[in-house]
Amino acid sequence: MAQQPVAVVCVGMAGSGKTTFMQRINNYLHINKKKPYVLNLDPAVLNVPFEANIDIRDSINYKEVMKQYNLGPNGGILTSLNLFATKIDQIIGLLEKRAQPDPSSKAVPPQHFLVDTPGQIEVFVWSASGSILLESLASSFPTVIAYIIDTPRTHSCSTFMSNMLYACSILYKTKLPMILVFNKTDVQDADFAKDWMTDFEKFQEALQEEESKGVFGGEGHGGGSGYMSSLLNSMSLMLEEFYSHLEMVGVSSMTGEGIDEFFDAVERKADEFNRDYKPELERRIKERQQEKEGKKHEDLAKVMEDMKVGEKPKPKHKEQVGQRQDDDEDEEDEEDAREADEYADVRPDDDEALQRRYAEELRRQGLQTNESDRSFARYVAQSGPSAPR
Ligand SMILES: Nc1nc2c(ncn2[C@@H]2O[C@H](COP(=O)(O)OP(=O)(O)OP(=O)(O)O)[C@@H](O)[C@H]2O)c(=O)[nH]1
Repeated sequence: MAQQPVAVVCVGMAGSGKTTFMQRINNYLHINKKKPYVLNLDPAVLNVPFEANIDIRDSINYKEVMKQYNLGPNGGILTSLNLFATKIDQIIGLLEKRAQPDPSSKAVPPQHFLVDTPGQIEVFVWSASGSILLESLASSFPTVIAYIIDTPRTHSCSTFMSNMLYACSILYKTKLPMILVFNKTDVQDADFAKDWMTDFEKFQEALQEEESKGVFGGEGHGGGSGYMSSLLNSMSLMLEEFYSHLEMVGVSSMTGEGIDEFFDAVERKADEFNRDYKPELERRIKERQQEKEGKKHEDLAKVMEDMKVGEKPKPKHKEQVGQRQDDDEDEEDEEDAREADEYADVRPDDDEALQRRYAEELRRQGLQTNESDRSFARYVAQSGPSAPR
């Protein structure tokens, strides 16, 4: 069986070097004749130094979203992601198509989907649309999170620990295999991080050293308190188990150092995804479908009960109208029937109805701008809300 492409989703704090890293791995794959398929999910980025095959900016105009909905920068990014998430079926369909060999051309299907995300991590990782995008991706392809860390800025014990806790929260939220990418190793070697992650005592030593030198907190903040260092000590003990589930690599997006190791780690994590994560993900999806199915039956039962189906057959609405005298009652009945009809249409699949509304809103506002991937834009513009997967 042909190997499925691996989706590598890059997340990282603003300034960690995420975009430079994306550019570097994209370049690396091109040089090694493994042309990737690239997705940009950052609606607010002005320039991307690589060519994105699917670019959120092609279908969503972030500035227009901010203006129309009267939002600030983060709200604008979030709403843009929400609007984009309504197209996830088409995007996954497109990726699945790209993953298949094309008999009409000699082009080899990509082995990697590279995904760039907004620098505001929380907007992506903690939003419903971020979850939808990640989960949809993971239900079709092995998906790995690459968490980019600014190594020189993580050299002190407290910033290192803050970063690890953040990584921990992303891991628990996404439930996907993760690689910690210590970037900018041309400026600061990442060996210290490897030591701290594998040897608790080394972290303690560093902590004591920082305290004795009065540079606790790093970057000349100095001071700190006994309370902080004992907290960090306990944290590092607690995180031992968490570290054992992670891959860490040191890279320099500037020089290209460590990129080979990064792709080795991606391969290992993709295997882990297929072995451990996929069954769990499938179980969760099945559970949710069953829940949804149960709710649908419950709703249907309620509607039936409201309509008193199962007692004696109710006369048809028109006949009722003919039999009744009171005009007001007639109107009320008509209204009820209309509502019941609408209800029957909408309830069976709330998501689809929501998608339809989003899609209509998008079309109404003409939020269709640049065209870096014409095929995708055309696909999105032409397809209805229930386009084939
Ligand atoms: N020395 C060095 N600098 C780097 C490296 N990677 C990125 N940088 C620099 O770090 C700064 C931020 O890099 P970006 O790639 O824009 O970071 P980002 O995380 O995408 O930032 P946002 O776009 O704000 O989310 C830039 O000045 C880069 O030149 C690296 O490996 N080494």
